[in-house]
This record gives sequence, structure tokens and C-alpha cells, in this order.
Amino acid sequence: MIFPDALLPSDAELSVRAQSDLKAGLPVVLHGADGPVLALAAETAPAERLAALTAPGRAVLAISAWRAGTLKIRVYDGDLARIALSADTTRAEIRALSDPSNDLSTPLKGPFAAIRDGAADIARTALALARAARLMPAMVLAPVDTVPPALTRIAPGAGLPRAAPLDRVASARLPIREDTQTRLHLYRSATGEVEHYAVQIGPVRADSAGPVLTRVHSACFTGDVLGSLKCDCGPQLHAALARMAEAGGGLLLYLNQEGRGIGLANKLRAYALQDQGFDTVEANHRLGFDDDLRDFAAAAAILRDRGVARVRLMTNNPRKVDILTRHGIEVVERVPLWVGRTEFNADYLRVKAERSGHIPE
Ligand SMILES: Nc1nc2c(ncn2[C@@H]2O[C@H](COP(=O)(O)OP(=O)(O)OP(=O)(O)O)[C@@H](O)[C@H]2O)c(=O)[nH]1
Ligand SMILES: [Zn+2]
Repeated sequence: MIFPDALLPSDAELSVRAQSDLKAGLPVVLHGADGPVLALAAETAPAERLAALTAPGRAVLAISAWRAGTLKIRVYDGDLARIALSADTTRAEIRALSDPSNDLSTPLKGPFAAIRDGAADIARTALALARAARLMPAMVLAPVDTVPPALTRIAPGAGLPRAAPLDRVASARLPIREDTQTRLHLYRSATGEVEHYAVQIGPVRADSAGPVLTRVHSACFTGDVLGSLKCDCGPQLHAALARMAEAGGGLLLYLNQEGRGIGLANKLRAYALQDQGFDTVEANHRLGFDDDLRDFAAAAAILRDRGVARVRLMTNNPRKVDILTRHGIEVVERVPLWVGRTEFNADYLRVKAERSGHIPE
């Protein structure tokens, strides 16, 4: 019998599997010009695995150009740099090179030599996989002669995954403080790696004609759950729900892209850097991330699934308006949402206005 292709993983599924392998500390296989290359995430790989990969003396550490800059390492590859690792480089040294939030506690002994020859594109793919897995962008790479079948391989030329389509998985009534008739709908990506929620206040139905009061909210464990005073997320979440209840209906999309898409571990690293004096944007850059990695295509897809084509969008962020518009949602009005100013988030809100284009109060 010929094995049916339908039972094999697609490139998108392999990429999600590779991200999960990296999080578990396993190597994944990338296709280099001269043969297979194994990649381990500096953040998660156990010491004995790192040692096994570095022992033959051909391993490199790929880091972002931003990180290389703080280490005074020459950058030959545009957005990234590669450092040669000797056979006896320890895990502690690799982690210290990777994680800027530990620089004060583990000062590094340089100088470090950057590699200029060979293909940088494979290192770029490896760093993109790490970022997609919400790991620090720091990957140890080494060529190998043979690859056992147990490891996940990223097909040659298979790009990184675009967001997978979302399916509505379950819905239920959920009385909340703001509105006892609330319904909660859960959406899951086809590749299973992410779930987003739609909180429906009042009768928002597929046939609703007028624009729907809408909030597209990105997850913030520290603000939404703990009531952190460092940001405005918790008050925005509850103010949005209250205003929807007052208005007789609305839809709040809760997108699980914590820390503007860098994940909670990296957001905490960013907070550690902020305590050293860097602002929100600089902290992301020093960690090797762009300022904002959020994907709002999911929001448009959920709105469409709920039958909502026209919205009054509660936000101070004009980028959200642009992106939803580009994804075919008509933003009839932007409704400002200025709540939750504290003495601890004044700088955060100022940086949003000055550097991220938010419209101030
Ligand atoms: N990387 C990073 N993320 C942060 C920081 N502070 C808050 N966040 C995240 O920023 C996001 C805030 O999202 P929103 O409130 O939906 O969006 P916004 O762009 O601020 O725009 P508004 O609609 O005006 O609130 C959440 O994912 C937070 O976890 C920070 O210092 N660094
Ligand atoms: Zn927050």
C-alpha cells in the first residue's frame, strides 16, 4: 500500500512540532547547503545535549544583531550574528551570551569572534523558529552527517508558518460582573498551538446590522490577572466590558499573544531590563525582538466568524485600526480607551504615545 499523503504532517504542522521540540530541549533538523544542521535552543537545551552538539568543535551560536551589538560583536549577517563555540563552551556561558537580562549578574568575558562565511539563512530560520516558540532568539547550530528519523525536520525551503486558520471549538453562557448574559466562545488554530477567546456581551448576532462595539485585547497575565500597575491592561479590559454592557452589547476578543507576542518569559526579561532603565521598546530590541510581534489577522477571522463586518473599535492604537481595515473589517469609529493611569505606568504610556504611535488622551 502506498502511504496516504493525508496522514503526513504539512510544513505548517512540522513547524509547530519543531517549536514544541525546541521548547522541550530537543534538537530539530534544518537543511543546510552542505547537508543537515542540528539546532538547539540556548534557553531550553540541557547541558549534555549542548555538550554533544558542541563537542566536535563545529558549533555556532546564532543571536540577533541587537544582542550582538550589546556584546560588541561584529555583525556580518544583517539582522543576526554567529559566534564560534569551542568544544568546551559550557551551557552557562551559552546562556550568558544569549540573555541580556542577566548581564548585570553574569558579566561576560570577551572578546567574541563573529563568523562571516557560510550561509546565514539557516541561522535566520533557526532564530525565527525560536521566536515563534516564544523562546529567546539564541540557537546553537552544528552540521551533522546523519540524522535519525526520531527528530523533526524542517523541509528545505519550507518557510515559517503563517497563522493557521481558526475554528470555533466551544461556546457557553458565562455570567460575569459586567453582564450576566455574557457568552464565551473559544477558538483554536488548526495546528493547535494557540487559543483565542471571544467574549460576547449582549445580543451580538450574525445578522447584527449596526457597527459592533469591539475591543481587541492582547493577553497580559500581569495586568489582566494580577492587576499590575506597570501597564493599563487590567483597567482597559474591565472598562471595555463595562462600556459594552452599558451600550447593550459588544464583543471583546482576548488574543493570547502575551507581551505583544513575545510570551510571558520574555516579557519578564523585558521587565528586568526596564528595571535597569531601558524603555519598553528598547527592552524588546535588546532581547532580540521587534517592538510588536502581534498578529491581528486572528481578530479579523473571529469577527468574520461572529458575523461582524463593521466595528466601533475601542483602542488608542491606530495600528489596530489599520490592520483590521486591511483584513476587511470596516472600522466605523475609533473609541478611545484611556483608563488605568498609575504612577508606575506613566513612562509606559508615554513610550506608547511617543514611540508606538498611540493617540494620547
Ligand atoms: N513586550 C512587552 N509587552 C508589554 C509590556 N507591557 C505590556 N505589554 C503587552 O502589551 C500588550 C498590550 O496590549 P493591548 O492593550 O491590547 O494593546 P495596545 O497596543 O496597548 O493598544 P490599546 O488598544 O490602546 O490598549 C499586552 O500583550 C501586554 O502583555 C512591556 O513592557 N513589554
Ligand atoms: Zn499589561
